[in-house]
Amino acid sequence: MPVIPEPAKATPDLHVIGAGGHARVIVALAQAAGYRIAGIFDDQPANPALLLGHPVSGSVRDIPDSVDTWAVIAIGSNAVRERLAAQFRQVQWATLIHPAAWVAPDVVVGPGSVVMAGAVLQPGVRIGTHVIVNTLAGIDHDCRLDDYVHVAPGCRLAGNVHLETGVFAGVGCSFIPGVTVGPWAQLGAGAVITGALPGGVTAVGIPARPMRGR
Ligand SMILES: CC(=O)SCCNC(=O)CCNC(=O)[C@H](O)C(C)(C)COP(=O)(O)OP(=O)(O)OC[C@H]1O[C@@H](n2cnc3c(N)ncnc32)[C@H](O)[C@@H]1OP(=O)(O)O
Repeated sequence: MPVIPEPAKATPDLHVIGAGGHARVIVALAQAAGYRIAGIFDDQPANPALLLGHPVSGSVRDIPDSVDTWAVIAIGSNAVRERLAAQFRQVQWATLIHPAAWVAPDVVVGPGSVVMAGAVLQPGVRIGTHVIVNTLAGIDHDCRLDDYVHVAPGCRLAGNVHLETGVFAGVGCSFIPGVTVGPWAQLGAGAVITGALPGGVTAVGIPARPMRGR
């Protein structure tokens, strides 16, 4: 089994923060992983309709900040996940791994992080807190994804890639072995990352280059 924080009981009820499209994917993942949904919480739900049968139960402040509360932040924006995580001191952040993901036995996945269906995490991978490894992403041996990273569907990371805090990699990015991307950089869909990129840039293309003025 991968190294993930164990909930106090086998299937704790899960508070889901966020009510958008990403949240629907998280609800489906949580149910597949054996969680029951305690409620969906969003301060400004764009669509107050049911999420896979669950109503939006309230706003984020309605979630009890207690060691008995299990929750996940189901919002795609890395900066918003960071801001919301800082609002709680005691909540237990659930680590969700889809049963149809492959996670090697020694992989470490931090609290609040989610690994979607079809993702593959090979030996030596280290995943921080509140990270999203999205559908069909391939994270090869010894990669490090720091806190609040989002690797979008279909990204392919060769071995020893390091994505620092808050990096966003758009759909289908590819990384050659050993590259490092600095904190809060954004990588456009389909980019091929062949060398180090500094923090804060938005980079696109093959090979990926920072967009002018960004
Ligand atoms: C399950 C999920 O949905 S997870 C979410 C996954 N989301 C993604 O993968 C989104 C990835 N985002 C992108 O690729 C975006 O286009 C970004 C972040 C790179 C740039 O976004 P914006 O700042 O809005 O750029 P904008 O759309 O204005 O385009 C600016 C220019 O960059 C070009 N451009 C935009 N994205 C890319 C890209 N991925 N690769 C190459 N060129 C691009 C545009 O064609 C445009 O060129 P032009 O000035 O010659 O017309």
